[in-house]
Amino acid sequence: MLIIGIAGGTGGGKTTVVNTIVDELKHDEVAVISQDSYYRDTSELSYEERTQINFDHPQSIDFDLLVNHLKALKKGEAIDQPIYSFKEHNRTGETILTHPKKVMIVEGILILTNPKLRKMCDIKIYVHADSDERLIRRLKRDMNERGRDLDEVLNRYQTTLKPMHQQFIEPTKEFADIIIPYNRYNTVAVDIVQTIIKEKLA
Ligand SMILES: Nc1ncnc2c1ncn2[C@@H]1O[C@H](COP(=O)(O)OP(=O)(O)O)[C@@H](O)[C@H]1O
Ligand SMILES: Nc1ccn([C@@H]2O[C@H](COP(=O)(O)O)[C@@H](O)[C@H]2O)c(=O)n1
Repeated sequence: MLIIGIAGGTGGGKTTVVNTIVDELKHDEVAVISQDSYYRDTSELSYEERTQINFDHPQSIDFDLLVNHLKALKKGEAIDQPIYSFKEHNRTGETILTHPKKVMIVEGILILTNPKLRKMCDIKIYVHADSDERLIRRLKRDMNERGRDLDEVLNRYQTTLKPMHQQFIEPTKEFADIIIPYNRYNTVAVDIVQTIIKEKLA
């Protein structure tokens, strides 16, 4: 099994890069694990309390569960990947059965902050885009797809997103084997990653 970790700031283009890689591989060769699925279960909190959580801090993620799930997949076992709702700020309570595949992609803003997870990744990738570009993309996406308004996104950006990015996410660039500049769609870089994956699979 080849484990590929893909990190980078929110709105940087991680999901877009992952989708492009997945599209090129056979369905039975690849599966994706999203860090978002491993936001801690916070059902004990009210909705109002959940809106106050700092979702850009490494402690918001249940890395123990994520690492255990990856270990199980490596042993050939299927896992129940939790499903997360950005609208509810919580896990839905449902899971998706995820089978081990030749290529497992783990993607998320904080993936490279965790030493155990870093150790498990065969290839570590950081998708970089400038912060103004990321904020514009994030605004559009959160308002169109995640049920947020302008004030919510900008407030979260100033209070947690930007400081956490500077403190925890940006520094993980140094752990990356490959840094993909993604201010524009970078097909050349993604092609190179696809070639590396195909060579490893051959
Ligand atoms: N290079 C790009 N140029 C313009 N828009 C992009 C680019 N990459 C991604 N997007 C758009 O920006 C938004 C966030 O991208 P996404 O891949 O979800 O980022 P991430 O997973 O890193 O948060 C999406 O709506 C996506 O379509
Ligand atoms: N309930 C939540 C949980 C997380 N977020 C934000 O999602 C971002 C990570 O997802 P990407 O797809 O953008 O990588 C992260 O920056 C959190 O602030 C949220 O808004 N609500």
